[in-house]
Amino acid sequence: MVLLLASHGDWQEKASREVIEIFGNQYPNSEGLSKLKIMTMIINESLRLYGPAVGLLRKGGSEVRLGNLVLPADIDILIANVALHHDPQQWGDDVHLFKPERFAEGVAKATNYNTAAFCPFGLGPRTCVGTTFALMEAKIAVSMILQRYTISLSPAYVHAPVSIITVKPQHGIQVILESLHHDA
Ligand code: HEM
Repeated sequence: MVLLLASHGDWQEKASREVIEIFGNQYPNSEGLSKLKIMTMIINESLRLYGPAVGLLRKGGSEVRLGNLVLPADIDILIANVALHHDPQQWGDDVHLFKPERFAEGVAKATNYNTAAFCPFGLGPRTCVGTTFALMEAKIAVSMILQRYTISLSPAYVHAPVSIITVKPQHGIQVILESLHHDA
């Protein structure tokens, strides 16, 4: 998310404006966090493009017929949510672009009411138990950064996302923080 904010100044400005409108220079509070609309759109689009989990693991118990497909009993299944999140049929030809406006009217509208199309935290009874905590933590941390700094990408940054258990930047993300408060 920091990478995408650093490389999309227009969205960073929108997010900063929203954070400062809602919290001013006060610590983020729960009432304000639920009002962060732009931030939520940016988080969803970041999770779509670079969600930490690239796949969901399931074990087939008994034989299942799925359309023309017959899944035998006792198989391991990897559901590549990274592929679903980058499917042009679902998201359009601009699928690889960072466009938080996709989520302007919520996840249901963005996915055309196809729940499986966007599942960065998994699906069903084994979905991530940390979802609310992770989203809250991201909103608080990014709000506190945007209350104090503008973020730009360092020329040293090399784009090399890798999946080692989770998706991460192979060489880190080097950014430049500039204080919004000149006396700070
Ligand atoms: C952006 C952050 C996170 C992402 C993208 C994420 C993603 C996921 C995914 C994809 C699964 C598998 C779900 C499935 O198979 O349907 C999962 C499971 C799980 N996650 Fe997260 N997670 C995040 C943060 C957290 C945090 C902060 C915690 C703990 C505080 C957490 C705890 C768990 C646990 C315990 C499971 C296993 C649930 C089960 O099998 O019943 N996760 N997570």
